[in-house]
Amino acid sequence: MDQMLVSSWFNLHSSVPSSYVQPPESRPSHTVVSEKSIPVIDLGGHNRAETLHKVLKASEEYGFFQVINHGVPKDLIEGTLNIFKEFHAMPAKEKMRECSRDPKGSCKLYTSREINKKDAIQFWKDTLRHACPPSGEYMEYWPQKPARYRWRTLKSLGGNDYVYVNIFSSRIYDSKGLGLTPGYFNSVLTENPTVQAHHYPPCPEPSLTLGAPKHRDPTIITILLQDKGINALQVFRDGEWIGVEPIPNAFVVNIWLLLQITSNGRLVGPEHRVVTNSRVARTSVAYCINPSNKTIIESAKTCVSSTNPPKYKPISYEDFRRDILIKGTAFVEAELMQSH
Ligand SMILES: O=C(O)CCC(=O)C(=O)O
Ligand SMILES: [Fe+2]
Repeated sequence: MDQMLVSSWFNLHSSVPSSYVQPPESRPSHTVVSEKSIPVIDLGGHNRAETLHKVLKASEEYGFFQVINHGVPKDLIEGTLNIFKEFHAMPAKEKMRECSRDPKGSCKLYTSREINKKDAIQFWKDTLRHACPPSGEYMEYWPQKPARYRWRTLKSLGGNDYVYVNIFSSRIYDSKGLGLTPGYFNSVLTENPTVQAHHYPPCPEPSLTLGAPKHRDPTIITILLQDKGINALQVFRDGEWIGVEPIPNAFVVNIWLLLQITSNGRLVGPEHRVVTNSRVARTSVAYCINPSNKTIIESAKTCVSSTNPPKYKPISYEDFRRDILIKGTAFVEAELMQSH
């Protein structure tokens, strides 16, 4: 880790270091947050066709929505958030030791962004990121502390309780709405999920800084758990910022480029960002559903036709991820959309 975690020094300052100050147009103080909200979908209803329709409509119109009554037990959700809070509360040295078992870096602890360009403006955030495929591969590289970290994380991500992929990817997007073949998402497309546990310490000057930049997620779907009672996540839609109000035990679902390509541009995820606050630390846990490295990302056959030809160039997930880290998402999106 070439930079100090924000959590190691945030309480030593009464103002933010200049490298964390955003240019005026990107500052939270520059924006009014709209009164609007993103859709909230109740997955507990009995009319499955109606629920699927709502999900698809929200995906088309917003690309961002919350789900409630999703069937994931409250204890599991609270336990998951708590274990990541405990992790980020450990001393920096211990956290780094717990994340350095894999020389290939399948488990990482970083601050600001995964790759920080020299002289780039910094973000008020530390992140623990590791692979968590259903196969259990890479688990030996996960942190072993706090106690029961692996057990707890596995319980919410693995085995029969592999709730996130089961509930969202297949049940929501499978077959019907997008006309995909049954089981489309239970394949290589969802084999390579990662978890990102973000920690945003309190910030002395929230109006000048951001916890996460305006971005889109380079995933198929991101499923996010956020801390109760802290408004921080904002979605950019029609030129205004909309706050994603934390609903206890809800999941925030957000689609992006990979699903945009799969659906041949029908579903488009919006940009979003995270603002900080001066009162309390915030934790959020993002489950990023990704394909295996060799998977070729292209529009699904059922989403293209002679009048609606593929809009994107095919690319392997491995190349896609590398390009995203080096060139940035907007550039890669533009490149894939070039006429071909
Ligand atoms: O912390 C949050 O609420 C959002 C994090 C995020 O946007 C991401 O992990 O891509
Ligand atoms: Fe995101």
